[in-house]
Amino acid sequence: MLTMIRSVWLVIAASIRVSPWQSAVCLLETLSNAAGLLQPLFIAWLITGAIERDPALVLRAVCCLVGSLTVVVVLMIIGNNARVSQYERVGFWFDTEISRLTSSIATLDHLQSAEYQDRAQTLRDHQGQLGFAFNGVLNALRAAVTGVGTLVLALTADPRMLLVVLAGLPVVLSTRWTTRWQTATDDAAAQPSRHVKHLLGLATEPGPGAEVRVFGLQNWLRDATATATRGWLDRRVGLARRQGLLESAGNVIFFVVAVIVLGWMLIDTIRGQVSIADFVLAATLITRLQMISESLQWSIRMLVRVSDDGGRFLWLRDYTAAQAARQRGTTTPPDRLSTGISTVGLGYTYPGADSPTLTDVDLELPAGAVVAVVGENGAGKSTLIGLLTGMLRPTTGSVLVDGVDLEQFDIAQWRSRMSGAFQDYARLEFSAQQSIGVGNLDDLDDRPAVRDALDEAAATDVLTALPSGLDTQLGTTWPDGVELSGGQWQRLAIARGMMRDSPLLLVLDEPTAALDAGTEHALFERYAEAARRTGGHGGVTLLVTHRFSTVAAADLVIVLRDGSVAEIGTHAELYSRGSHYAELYDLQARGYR
Ligand SMILES: Nc1ncnc2c1ncn2[C@@H]1O[C@H](COP(=O)(O)OP(=O)(O)OP(=O)(O)O)[C@@H](O)[C@H]1O
Repeated sequence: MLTMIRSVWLVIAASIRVSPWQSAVCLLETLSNAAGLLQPLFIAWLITGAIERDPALVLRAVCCLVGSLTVVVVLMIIGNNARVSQYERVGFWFDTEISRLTSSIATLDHLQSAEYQDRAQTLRDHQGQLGFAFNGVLNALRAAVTGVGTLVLALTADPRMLLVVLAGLPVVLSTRWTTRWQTATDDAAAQPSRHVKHLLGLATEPGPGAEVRVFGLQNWLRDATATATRGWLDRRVGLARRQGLLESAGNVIFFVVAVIVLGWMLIDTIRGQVSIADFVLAATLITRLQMISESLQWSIRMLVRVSDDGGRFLWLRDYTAAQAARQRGTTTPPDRLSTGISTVGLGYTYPGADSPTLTDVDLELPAGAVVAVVGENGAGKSTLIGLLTGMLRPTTGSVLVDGVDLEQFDIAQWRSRMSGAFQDYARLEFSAQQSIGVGNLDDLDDRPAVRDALDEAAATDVLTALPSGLDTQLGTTWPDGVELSGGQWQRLAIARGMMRDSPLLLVLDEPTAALDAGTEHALFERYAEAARRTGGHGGVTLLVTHRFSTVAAADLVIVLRDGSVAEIGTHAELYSRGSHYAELYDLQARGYR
């Protein structure tokens, strides 16, 4: 109940924030219904006036009917138009808020959690309904006003009408259960629906297209999608059937009681114990009660929906606030590093995982050093990078920057003092200038800065191939957008990482994975240059790579194995030990010979 009240208030507050005036105009449509509430009474007056040949009563009835009809129509026209545009605006407000909240979480741990993903998926699936929720709240208000008004009118017409009202209650009250079943079905559908989206993506997106065709997976994917869809569709169909049965049973009860009461009143009218006007009023009100019962059912369904969807939004808001509260650091990172970055007993367990991915990692990354991190697939390299950049929060131990715990730094300021190119780089479909310039928003439109960054990333030739140079629109989602190869996109991402001048931490996480040998060679030379520049103010350059030719040039090599530091030292030291590192190095050197 509390969630429902919070959700309804959330929707109303959002509407008022979007436009107080329009929100007020929307209320007019609700008021129009109140204006129409007394129409059955005016009809009863009209009939009484006609029977009793009372022109004054007939005139009053006609004036009231015409007046109320005019008010209803005018308010409805104004209110309806306002409602349509208002719910679109409120919906847009929620869309932007959800994007803002989701991206405002400073770390990425939550994205590794299946529970978060399921909740976020349900919220995204129902995102559009939050705008419609404002409409739902107004409809519920209208149903409540009309319901109470009609109830009072019905009881004043004849006390037996109470029986009809009571007969309508079961179907109205059952709506609360059926909507709860609906919510449970929606929640249960979150994970299968994510799975179905993944399967549909495999079948329709260009990335996996070649594998799907080479391995002839089309039919297999279609069957898998059908099976996954059926899993939750069956639940939905079953739910609709149960809902239909309950509603039909409730409607039959209402109909039977209404017929009995009307028949009873008709007999009394024939006997002269009930006036014709009261009989007509009761008959009109029974039809209206039937309508109100339906709109109350709809409103309860809507309010539960508002409560569920609003509840999910409030959950995201609370979750974001809780995450923000955990980021209590206020310390400003130093302008330059004097000792470097270190880790003490660092460990990390992914949400929902049984065992830790990293354990007891103790490292000293000296200021100004170029540090290479190597290790086999799954050794924990990206996880370590996540912890050092503050994207993941350590489960145990800590990361220290010049001896100060990373947690104590203002996370936004720390982020502004680092840069890098990441394994999962973004394909930013902007102009080439912006796609690179966002690496340092202050220089977004600075052409020389972007050209320098391209040069440092050895990516100037990517620019030469673009028809309008830096002004070229990238990406096929645009009519004249130019599509790049995987390697070209990655080189733009590296250029983006070179936009900041003096990062304290420069991360290059497998930046050469999609690059050819010539580009790789050119790039390594630039890296050394960038590292010297970063090193000038004590910045640490962290390079994750599988290519040992780069590793040899690093000041320090960290070998990770099964989530722990297996070896650490310079290339020469590690190689002379003839251990795991030397084995891997020789293996790769032989491959290149
Ligand atoms: N979201 C996650 N949930 C649970 N386990 C995860 C998650 N992400 C990664 N892991 C596990 O953590 C381990 C280390 O992964 P990580 O990506 O850090 O390795 P890596 O050394 O960077 O590998 P690669 O060289 O293949 O990129 C892997 O065994 C992986 O299964």
